[in-house]
Amino acid sequence: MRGICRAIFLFNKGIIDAVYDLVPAVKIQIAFYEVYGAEGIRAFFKTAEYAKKKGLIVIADVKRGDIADVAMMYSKAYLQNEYIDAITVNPYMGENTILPYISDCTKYGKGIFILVKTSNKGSGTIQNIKTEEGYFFEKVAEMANKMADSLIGNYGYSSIGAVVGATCTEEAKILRTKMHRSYFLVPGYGAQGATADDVADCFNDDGLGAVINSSRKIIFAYRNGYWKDVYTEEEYAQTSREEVILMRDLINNCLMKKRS
Ligand SMILES: O=C(O)c1cc(=O)[nH]c(=O)n1[C@@H]1O[C@H](COP(=O)(O)O)[C@@H](O)[C@H]1O
Repeated sequence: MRGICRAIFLFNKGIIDAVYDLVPAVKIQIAFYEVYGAEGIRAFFKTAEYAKKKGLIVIADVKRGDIADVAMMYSKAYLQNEYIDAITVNPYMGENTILPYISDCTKYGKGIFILVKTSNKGSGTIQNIKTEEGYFFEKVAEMANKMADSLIGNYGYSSIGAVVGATCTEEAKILRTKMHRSYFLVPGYGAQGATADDVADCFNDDGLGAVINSSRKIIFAYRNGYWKDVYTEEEYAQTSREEVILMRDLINNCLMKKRS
């Protein structure tokens, strides 16, 4: 187990070294580390530490959601960790279960991203239930917005952000008009099919307000048909860098097109 986890950390380190000057943040998904037990968790926090020391914002994708007393412990484990800047939070259990995280965001200068409209195909089953006051996800956005307003920083953005799937273009448009001061964490780009055009409406008119997430498309770029002919497996990190540059340029082009 130790060998696997060391290999995972070295793989991550290679990618971080190759892209840290291009991207603002990394998001580390806890399930892929939990599966290796204690050694896996060690690799998770080592990766967080390495990324943080490289100057990146570190988002722990832990999707926590439980009663408030338990949330306090989750918050202690992640938001009180010096190498983690923000976590993903599941709002299904209601407002008071999110408050412990907000308290730590205030105390420790951290952030959370509340799942509002997720990228997965089945997300509409619950999130798009129509109520008399709009869709269910709009109610979640309203709750998240209220919390976001209590934690606005120097540049007008809140430490309380929202997860909005890149695959949910119509919902993203609605949410962007309602949640001006929240950063959107936008997964679904790349491997889940969303394109640069799809994410353009997740940004505010100032060109800010969204962090676009692409995981498999970047870290496994070396397996992608196009790059396979250009780089070897050993050059996986360089391939990830190329893919990041491509992603950045495509998104910037779309944003410029939208502005003109
Ligand atoms: O909270 C998340 O990060 C998340 C929310 C969501 O709606 N959809 C979603 O895919 N994610 C995460 O974002 C990552 C997407 O990975 P790729 O599809 O490989 O880019 C995974 O780690 C998911 O757990």
